[in-house]
Amino acid sequence: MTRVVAQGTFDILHPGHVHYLQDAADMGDELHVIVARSVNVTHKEPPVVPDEQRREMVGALKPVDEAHLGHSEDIFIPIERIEPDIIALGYDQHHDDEQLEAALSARGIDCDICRASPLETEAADRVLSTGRIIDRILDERS
Ligand SMILES: Cc1cc2nc3c(=O)[nH]c(=O)nc-3n(C[C@H](O)[C@H](O)[C@H](O)COP(=O)(O)O)c2cc1C
Ligand SMILES: Nc1ncnc2c1ncn2[C@@H]1O[C@H](COP(=O)(O)OP(=O)(O)OP(=O)(O)O)[C@@H](O)[C@H]1O
Repeated sequence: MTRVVAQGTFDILHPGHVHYLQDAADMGDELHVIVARSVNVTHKEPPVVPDEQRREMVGALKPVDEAHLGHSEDIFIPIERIEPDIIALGYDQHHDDEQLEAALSARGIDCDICRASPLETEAADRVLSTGRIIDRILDERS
């Protein structure tokens, strides 16, 4: 039984999220997703959709076995509870793989770190980024 963890903000869902979660699920047998708390999303605009509602929507997706809300202060607490074999980072996530590996091993957590692949499109009618969906809403509805 290989347990995989994926994580992210998942504010307004789109097919890029589904692709990432399917990719992560294909790395093992059981996929757990940690949904970032709004207070911890400091590297970009904070999410529009509330924490629990984002968790509920991610948990309803087919590749996901369980969705957890992240911890607000210590991001390693949910990892210690879930005990994954693999952490699947998104293709564009800002985390440094080596730093993360060092922080995990300092906490006594032994797991592999893998990168998922991007879902890209040439089609103009596909919007594969929450930020771009919000930009389009602002452009077209204001
Ligand atoms: C291994 C790991 C565990 C994480 N656990 C949490 C957590 O418990 N709580 C939280 O708010 N954020 C947690 N995060 C951080 C958020 O998921 C982070 O903000 C995320 O990388 C945002 O990515 P995005 O910009 O791709 O949505 C974790 C990140 C990693 C890599
Ligand atoms: N087009 C995509 N292809 C593959 N993975 C994606 C894609 N878009 C998002 N993801 C992955 O989904 C996870 C959560 O991403 P996040 O919630 O930041 O969405 P986003 O659409 O990239 O948001 P934003 O546009 O605000 O940066 C991350 O691991 C990210 O790499």
